[in-house]
Amino acid sequence: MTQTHVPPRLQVEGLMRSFGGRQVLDDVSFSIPAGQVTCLLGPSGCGKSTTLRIIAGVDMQDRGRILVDGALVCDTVFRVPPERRAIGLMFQDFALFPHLSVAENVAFGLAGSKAEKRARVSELLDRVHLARHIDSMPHALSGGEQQRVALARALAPRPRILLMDEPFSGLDERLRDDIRDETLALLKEEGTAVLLVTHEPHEAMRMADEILLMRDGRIVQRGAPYNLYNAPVDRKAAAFFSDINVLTGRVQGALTPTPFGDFLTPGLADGTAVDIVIRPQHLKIDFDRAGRGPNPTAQDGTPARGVVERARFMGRESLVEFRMEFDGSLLRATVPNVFLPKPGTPMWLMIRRDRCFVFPSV
Ligand SMILES: Nc1ncnc2c1ncn2[C@@H]1O[C@H](COP(=O)(O)OP(=O)(O)OP(=O)(O)O)[C@@H](O)[C@H]1O
Repeated sequence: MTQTHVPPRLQVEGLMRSFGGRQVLDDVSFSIPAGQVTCLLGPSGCGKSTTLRIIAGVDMQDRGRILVDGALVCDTVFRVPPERRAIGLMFQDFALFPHLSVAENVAFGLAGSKAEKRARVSELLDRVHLARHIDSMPHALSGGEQQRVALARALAPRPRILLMDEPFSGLDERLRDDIRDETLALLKEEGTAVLLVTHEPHEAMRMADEILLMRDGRIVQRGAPYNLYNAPVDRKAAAFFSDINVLTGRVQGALTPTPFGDFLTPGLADGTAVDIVIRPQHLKIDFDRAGRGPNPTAQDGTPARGVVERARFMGRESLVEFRMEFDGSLLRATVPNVFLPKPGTPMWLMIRRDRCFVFPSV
């Protein structure tokens, strides 16, 4: 049986872009199959929007090329104009045409007969639950409703790829998760390939099939949200998704001794300085019993004692900060629900060996 090779819906190869001598994109490559939502995640200024603009065709790369369904869309000499790329765009300010009704906004980029256009507009407005607003003007809608009209407009011409730049950032925080979920359901029904730019890890984790983590113009890690969270490629990647605690040490014979016991650090030369990174929810807390703590275990190492500096209730969890006796440093632990020990209370901490990450210090 022969297998037919299906090219990715979007393929980006080796994009380079500099502004005024500063390298803003440095060899950016990735691909997205049809039906997949990929989030380009990274801090402000790392090059996310520049990548999106080049794919959309409103900026040009210095090197590299872009293919859609295997066909060249642009390299440094050939360039399909933006309006012929079958790429939809959606930005944070929604940019609805204020003088056009909801129906006219959604129909804006549509070809076909009047009846065909009307059918597609009704179908999409039904799916974003705005059928009753078909004749309303944009100013009469709430922010969330305008966002849904913008989504319907972007999807109406059935783009092969939808590019979304921080599409939820203009919305009320309490609305965002619902709108994200509704948006995701519609994107999946339409089966388009989506590239969504965001600087919010929570948004990327909620929306993405795959996350591309970007820093200083490079993609430093890619993978499913679970993998990025649980197997970060370096200390900065770990810190991007949550608060972290960092212990430092030096390798001695494939182990790194710390006040929490030895950590396995195979493959690193003796004397290498390492950072042992642990998320606050993976510290284990135990009570002090007349100056004694829990027994050491293979799973959690040796306990170390600290004193509660501050405890705060955060809603779903409590955040407790400990001043550690061994060096006076602060470690943060989160505990589900309400756990608010008084400042000054001595307690013992242990570190789950299966949940910490070890990186050479940089
Ligand atoms: N047309 C331009 N001329 C000069 N510099 C630019 C231009 N466009 C972008 N830059 C610079 O390139 C860098 C990357 O910008 P870009 O907008 O791609 O970042 P971003 O990751 O999308 O950030 P944000 O989340 O803040 O939008 C920034 O330092 C920006 O100032």
